[in-house]
Amino acid sequence: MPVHGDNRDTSASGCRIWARPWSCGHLMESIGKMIAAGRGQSAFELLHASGRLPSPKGVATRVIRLTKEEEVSLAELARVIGGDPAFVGRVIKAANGLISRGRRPVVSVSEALMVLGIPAIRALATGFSLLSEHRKGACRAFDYEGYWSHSLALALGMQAAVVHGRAAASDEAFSFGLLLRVGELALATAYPEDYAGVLEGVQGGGAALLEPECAAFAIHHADLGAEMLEHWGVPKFFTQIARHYDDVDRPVFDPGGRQERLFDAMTLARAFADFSLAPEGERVTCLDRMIERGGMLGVERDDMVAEAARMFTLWIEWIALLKLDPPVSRRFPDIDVPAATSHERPGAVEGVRLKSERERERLVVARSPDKPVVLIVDADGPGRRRVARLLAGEDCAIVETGDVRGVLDFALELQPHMMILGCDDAGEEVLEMVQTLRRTSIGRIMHTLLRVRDADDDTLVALLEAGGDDAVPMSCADRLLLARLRAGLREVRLQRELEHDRQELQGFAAQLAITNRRLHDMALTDPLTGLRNRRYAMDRIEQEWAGAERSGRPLACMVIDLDSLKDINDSLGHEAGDSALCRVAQALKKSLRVQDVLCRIGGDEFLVICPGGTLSTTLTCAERARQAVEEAMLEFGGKRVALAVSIGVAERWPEMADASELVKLADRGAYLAKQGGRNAVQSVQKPG
Ligand SMILES: Nc1nc2c(ncn2[C@@H]2O[C@H](COP(=O)(O)OP(=O)(O)OP(=O)(O)O)[C@@H](O)[C@H]2O)c(=O)[nH]1
Repeated sequence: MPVHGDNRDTSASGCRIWARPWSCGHLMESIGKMIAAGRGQSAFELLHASGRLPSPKGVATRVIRLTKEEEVSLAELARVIGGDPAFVGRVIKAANGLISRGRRPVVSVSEALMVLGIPAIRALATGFSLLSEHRKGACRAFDYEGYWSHSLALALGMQAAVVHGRAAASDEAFSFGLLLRVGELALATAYPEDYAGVLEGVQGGGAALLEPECAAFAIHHADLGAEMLEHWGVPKFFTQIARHYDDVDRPVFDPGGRQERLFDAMTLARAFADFSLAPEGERVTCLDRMIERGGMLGVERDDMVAEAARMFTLWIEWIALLKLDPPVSRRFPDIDVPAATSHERPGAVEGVRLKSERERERLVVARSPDKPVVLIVDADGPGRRRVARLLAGEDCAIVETGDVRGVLDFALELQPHMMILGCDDAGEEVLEMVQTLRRTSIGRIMHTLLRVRDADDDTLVALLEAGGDDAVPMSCADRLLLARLRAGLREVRLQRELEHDRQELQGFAAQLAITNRRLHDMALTDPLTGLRNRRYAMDRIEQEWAGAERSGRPLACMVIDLDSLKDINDSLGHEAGDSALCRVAQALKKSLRVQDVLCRIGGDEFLVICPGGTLSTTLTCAERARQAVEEAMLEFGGKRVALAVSIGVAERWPEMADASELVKLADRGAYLAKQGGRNAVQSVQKPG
């Protein structure tokens, strides 16, 4: 169903064209113009081909590939997901957010897969992989931490909001919400410098960015995000809505249709996300906006407030799980939060407890960076206090909970270094929980000590084999229990030191990888003009040659030689000569087609590879390039100097031996142009 109501102009490539009050990188400018002229590929296709867009990595790519196969088995999918312990924890958490209150929590990946379904898993894998890869980045004005915290709130908001309008399934809505703003991340990733310039020049972000983004990059974040989502297999139904994320007014949809309801759900989710990231003093106003948005979906005020409180708690849990730390208060506004009532409709997000203020405070204390965090879990209060008393003299932060059934969620959220779990027996549920915990990244390094009421040797062995680090009968004497707790803490400290070293090494490896990439890039780039260099040009023309041979598509090239550079050097100095080379590179870039590849292959020599170009089209392009240089003029030291180039053009013919023969032919054309008096285009071939 097409979305109506968008009265901005749309170019042939799908990009909306705006007035252009902005000036950014010249390459972007050139791309923008090409697209506006409807000559090239879309800006998304170009960016995608450049490899600069964020894309899922590692396990996520395998999950995405598998979920695209028709015959994928859940067991196979679970096995692949199990390879990434961090993802395991997140999948289980996402599934637990969806199951009904009173049901046994999801504790295994296979169960989580059944609850979430394949499309949601695919989008979750994409979202979490991007999060892992792009927690930080090179764009100085982009708030990566804030972006992900806001996106998580959007995910939770979407998950809850779609239930009211019955616009979509909650599981898909969560994953979609997580990726709703991916276009912004993409621009920050692909153009860190230029995008920082755009962000710093615009107040307020959001809709205010659309116009300058379009002018600078030929596409804005809303359209780019939607294209990326489509590329990752997110249904069009969602991606159409993503295009309207920043629209202040509701676009015209079919009245009462699903698309309209999904749009309203998105605006409610956005109001919640803005509320979550707002400074504490502005939260009440933001909450009013949520209530207003909820009203559009028929949600009563009290229900909306209760739902906001519940989602906010979930959000705090998620940001803790993902180790995000947005600089905002974790306090819900001091207003009466009604007891959860009618918002618990069938299918609504349920099964999550609201934590008391005290419990929240304890979490904050527990996250002190210096002390290991010990979680004591036992339904029996005196039993919990006994362990806490024994640990009182140890250097650790203690958190207690009596909620044994919710311990998995709680542990994933709190991420303690040590967990002491008291239980009546070592039944299947306890064993399964210990095993699941062990499969998560957090559980793998957590020291678990299990205290069991009626424990014989077989019970203790079963607990240790399930993955517990230590197991003792409840009747164990204080002296022995304390010795075991201390031994556990010693191991935890060692683990933390190792983890610290590992993180340092990882950081070092990441830095090395970045340096390597930069070096590789530098090896292929001409430092003066920023164009690709001779080495790149020769590799690239070989590739294009092979492609043309396979496909039968035409291929042409131009050799461009700057006229009289020596004279400029001699009369105005070498610096002026350098400026002349840069000016010519700029003018050429602007005049060439998007698919043409411009490289500097010698002192004053450029090569343009023209995939799909015939002799006659390339002669036309070359003439345009020649004129562009002629009009460019060099301004140096108060003087204006005319510039000119001699261009030779050649087309690949089947009888040619290889790419170097093509370049030689173009070179001979350039020589002819020089002989004829310079500032001309020539070819030794004749157009057919
Ligand atoms: N400023 C500057 N000059 C360069 C660079 N690379 C090569 N040159 C100079 O470019 C000049 C090229 O000289 P020629 O091959 O005679 O070419 P030309 O002066 O452009 O004359 P025609 O090509 O015949 O029009 C030489 O003087 C080189 O020193 C560079 O990176 N910067």
